[in-house]
Amino acid sequence: MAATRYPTNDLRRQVGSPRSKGRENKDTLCRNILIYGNCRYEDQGCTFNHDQNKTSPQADFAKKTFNVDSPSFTPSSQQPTAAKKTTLSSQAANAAPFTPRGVGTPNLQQTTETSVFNPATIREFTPQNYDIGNNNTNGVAQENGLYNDPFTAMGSLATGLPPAGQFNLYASEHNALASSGASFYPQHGSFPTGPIQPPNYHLYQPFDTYRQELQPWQRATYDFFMPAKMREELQKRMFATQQVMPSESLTVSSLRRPCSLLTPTDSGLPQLERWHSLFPLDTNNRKNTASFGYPSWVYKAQNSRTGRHYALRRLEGYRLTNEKAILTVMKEWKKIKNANVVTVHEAFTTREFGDSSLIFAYDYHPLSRTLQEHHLQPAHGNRYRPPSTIPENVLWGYICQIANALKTIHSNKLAARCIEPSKIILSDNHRIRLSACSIVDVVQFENNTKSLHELQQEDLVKFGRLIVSLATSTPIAHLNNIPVALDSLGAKYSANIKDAVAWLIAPPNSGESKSIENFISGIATHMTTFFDLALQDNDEKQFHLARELENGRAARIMMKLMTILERGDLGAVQGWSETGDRYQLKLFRDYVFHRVEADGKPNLSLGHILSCLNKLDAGIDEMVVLTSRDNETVFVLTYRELRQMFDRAFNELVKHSKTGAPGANN
Ligand SMILES: Nc1ncnc2c1ncn2[C@@H]1O[C@H](COP(=O)(O)OP(=O)(O)OP(=O)(O)O)[C@@H](O)[C@H]1O
Repeated sequence: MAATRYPTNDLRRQVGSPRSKGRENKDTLCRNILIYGNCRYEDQGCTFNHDQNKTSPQADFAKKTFNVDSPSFTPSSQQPTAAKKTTLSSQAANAAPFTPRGVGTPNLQQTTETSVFNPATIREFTPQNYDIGNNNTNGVAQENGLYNDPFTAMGSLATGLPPAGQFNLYASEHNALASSGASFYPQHGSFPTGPIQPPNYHLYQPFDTYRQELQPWQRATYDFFMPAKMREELQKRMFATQQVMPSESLTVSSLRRPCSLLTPTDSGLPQLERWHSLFPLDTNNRKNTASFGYPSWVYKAQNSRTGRHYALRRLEGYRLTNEKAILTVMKEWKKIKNANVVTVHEAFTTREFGDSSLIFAYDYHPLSRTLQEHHLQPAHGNRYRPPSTIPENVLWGYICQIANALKTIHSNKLAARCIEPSKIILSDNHRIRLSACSIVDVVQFENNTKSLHELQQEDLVKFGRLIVSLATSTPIAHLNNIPVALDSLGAKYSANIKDAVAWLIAPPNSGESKSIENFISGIATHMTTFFDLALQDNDEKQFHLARELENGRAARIMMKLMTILERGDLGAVQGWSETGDRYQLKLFRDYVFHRVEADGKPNLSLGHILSCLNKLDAGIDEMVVLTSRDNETVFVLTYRELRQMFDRAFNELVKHSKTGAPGANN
């Protein structure tokens, strides 16, 4: 075993701040400066040199072999103790001469001019041929090829990436980097507190650093996770997706809408041929035929083949006379992929509801509401309180989104035909989608007398009327006098909105052709503003996604660790998890999760937990000191060794398991 065992007293002599060994260290550059960029013991008696300009690290360190007395070898959490003679661990005695990485090489010791940013000097990153399968990552062997961890496989890129001369973020050999990519990085002096670049990508690398230096009461747990509001939103949507009828709730899911919210009509929904778990989404029982000429109902349902959730819109009492209607219309509409149009997947007829119904399957957008429900119903259900006015920027957002939807629809030689507040759904952040496209095309397949051009012109007028309806908080059916309504817009909104809407509604001048492209050119400024906001929103989500990626990685390694620890017997080995390599893993668990302060109080630093787990995941060469609970046994070993133990133990479990490696069968 690679670990070294020695009496606890010897360990204590090595911890705490560095001690003077009775000789002058002032000329020797402190290793903490080299490695971390700063030394936390500088003001606490560290006798090494903290001024990089004072010495040549290259000359100084090249002479030395790895020495346990060097400051970086000192675990920071322990207290200094009186000087005693040091005993080297067996590993340290055999250690190769220490050559500082990335520093002290001629290239990094360059003058300030070379570190000035100059795009001309930046060489392009060109990935070379690398073979994921042929390398071990950081010495972490995949024994017997039993469990091939994708993260580990990624890590093997490190050894296969290009040699000097290319900028290589993942290179494990930083000397090569220093010579090839030095001009990327300013001298250390300009990073007084930062780490030596480039960072080891295996470690936890959030976009922002953790605020580990803060006091416990100043630390925010949410610094490590997505914002609470976003999490809550996503969770609510997941709950909504999982909602089932009370009769199914016992067998299908434990997540459901409170029974008090279910109306008497909720019960008795059929199972369709390829759809199950139907759940009604309509918020009222009104049979409204205004939109399609038939009453329509919307259900959330799960597809038996894919397991995905869809929104099924049912036209009650529709009798299909021409099969071609569905085939022809669906073929065209399935091509429409637009962020502001709900994608339609298929249409079919059924008699399962006790009548002949026509069903359209759309993408399901959990917890969306129609613009009618959101903007045109009396506030808080109070019929005497009018709905609140939509702010101008929100209204422009709607205009830009509908214009975007119509642009795609019209350029695919189709017309939306159903642009009304009750058929546009709204999800978070004022995101809207046309939710009932293709239905009118099927229903009026045989008796449509209008040309495509006419239908597209009608789309523009309906678009204009929709905006007037939203801006004046008047349902479309009550918009009897459009010029008066348009005039009233001036009181609440800028002239731009009024002009845009008037253009949509007015008939085209003779000889002029009105198109959605013309309209988009007219509102280009607002389109760019909207585009910018969308990009910003995207950036923010990317930021949170990256953080969750790291959290997912930590969760993964923790799950594997938990399958090993406290397991008891395995095969013929009694107390398996307490013996052999597993014992060190158990002590590692204590070191990560059960840390205590000097006074015995629990230390709950999430930063410590995450960084330890990621170091284990990466299997890096950093040393870690593990002490048994009775302080009788101490192991000094690297994360790389720990990772090997971890893999050995996990692979042993996999060998004994019936199901094989996790993920292999689900
Ligand atoms: N694709 C979808 N994903 C999720 N929810 C949807 C989807 N399409 C519609 N809904 C929701 O279904 C509910 C009913 O929609 P519907 O279009 O029937 O509105 P409505 O106000 O009942 O209209 P009508 O009076 O014409 O029936 C609405 O709350 C709407 O948000």
